[in-house]
Amino acid sequence: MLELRNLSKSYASGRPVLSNLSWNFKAGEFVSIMGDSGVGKSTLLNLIAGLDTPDAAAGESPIIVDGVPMSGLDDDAATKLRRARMGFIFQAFHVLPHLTLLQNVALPLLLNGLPTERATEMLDAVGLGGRGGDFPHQLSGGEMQRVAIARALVHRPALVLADEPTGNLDPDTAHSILTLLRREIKATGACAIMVTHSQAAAEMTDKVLQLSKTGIQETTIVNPFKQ
Ligand SMILES: Nc1ncnc2c1ncn2[C@@H]1O[C@H](COP(=O)(O)OP(=O)(O)OP(=O)(O)O)[C@@H](O)[C@H]1O
Repeated sequence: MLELRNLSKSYASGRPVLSNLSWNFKAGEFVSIMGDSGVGKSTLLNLIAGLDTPDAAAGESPIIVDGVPMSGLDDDAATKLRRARMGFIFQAFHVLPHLTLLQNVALPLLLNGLPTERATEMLDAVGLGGRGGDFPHQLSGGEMQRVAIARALVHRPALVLADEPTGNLDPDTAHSILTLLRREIKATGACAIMVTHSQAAAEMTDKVLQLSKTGIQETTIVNPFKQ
């Protein structure tokens, strides 16, 4: 579904952040990415999301979505593909304060020229049925994340990207948010990639990838509290 091939990123001022990363992400998988602070997890998600550009690569595109090499697309085509095929749960894509909850969730449908009925269904699915007319400032942090999840999934994207979606939530709320995210991903067959520092969050995914200076590899979580 998403292929990374020798993906590299260095910033003009400094050392390389990511070097020659390769990985295949499959449809229907819920994957977490863990790793030390500063190792490049958010950079990786930003590159996949198109918020940042990878280092120029000779030959093949370093990011391939649904078989489409992203570097072969012009800006318009790349924007259309992201809008239709991806959903984001990022700080940078906060719930918009001047729109109601229903309008927020309907936004990806409007942008893709799709009927907006599913926005109401998604609000129901995340436990906020009947609150579509409320505005974001009337919500708790956990409820806000529910809206963000509903908006990220409403247009049935093939790829969901989440950067620390439970970072500022208490453990019970975090667990219920991830249960919801998992259920919705499995219902739609999307692939979801979540960056997290939380072991408890990572335990709710199908696969845990460790990003380090030497690259990316699958890892098993050892939970000392479960022994
Ligand atoms: N726009 C930028 N310009 C220069 N350096 C940057 C930029 N963005 C990130 N970096 C550097 O790239 C490295 C990776 O940052 P990134 O935010 O991806 O790490 P991370 O693994 O997500 O860290 P954390 O777990 O602390 O959020 C860091 O050393 C950071 O300082």
